[in-house]
Amino acid sequence: MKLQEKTQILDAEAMRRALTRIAHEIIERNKGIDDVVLVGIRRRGVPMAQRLQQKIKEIENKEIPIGTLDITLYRDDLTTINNQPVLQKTNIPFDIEGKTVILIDDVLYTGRTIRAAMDALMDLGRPRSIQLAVLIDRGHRELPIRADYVGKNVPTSKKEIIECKLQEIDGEERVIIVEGEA
Ligand SMILES: O=P(O)(O)OC[C@H]1O[C@H](OP(=O)(O)OP(=O)(O)O)[C@H](O)[C@@H]1O
Ligand SMILES: O=c1cc[nH]c(=O)[nH]1
Repeated sequence: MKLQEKTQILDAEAMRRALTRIAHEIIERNKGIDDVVLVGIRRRGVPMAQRLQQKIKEIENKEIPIGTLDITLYRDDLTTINNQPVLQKTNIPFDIEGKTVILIDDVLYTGRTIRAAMDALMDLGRPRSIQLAVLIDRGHRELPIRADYVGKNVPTSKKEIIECKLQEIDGEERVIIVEGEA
């Protein structure tokens, strides 16, 4: 399938502002950050978690722990309901019992990755609550999952694909929407 660039949704500045806002929202909603931990979903949720950790540190002068979950979604086609999220690796070197865990990912689509992430967390302990932060919510949920913190809501067609480009992984910083061509 050939992919064609369509529209830029966020540039570097807009991404930076969205993450700054989310950092403030996390602090406000949790009345501080005591007992808050971040868990980034690989790959792009991990640099996002690191950036949020840094922003929260600048505001609250405290460093909150970061863990990572590696979940690979085997999809034949972005429209299929048979996508299989498989947990590959967990790196959460702290106890999540009684903590508020904030899951972080770049794109929220069907919700299957987040469901697998929540299953993995529950296997590790009993968090007090789980919240979800995403840079882009593109709709088309197939499970009753919603994000608590959203950089930008982007209505999409199922044929479209959101690509988040992050400096740490992609060497560039922007979010684009591309359309699959037959
Ligand atoms: O809500 P869902 O339907 O589960 O889709 C969202 C997931 O899809 C993307 O990962 P993808 O599997 O495309 O791999 P990537 O992280 O390498 O981009 C994205 O990073 C999310 O983790
Ligand atoms: O459009 C999409 C859907 C899922 N994951 C992405 O990264 N983009």
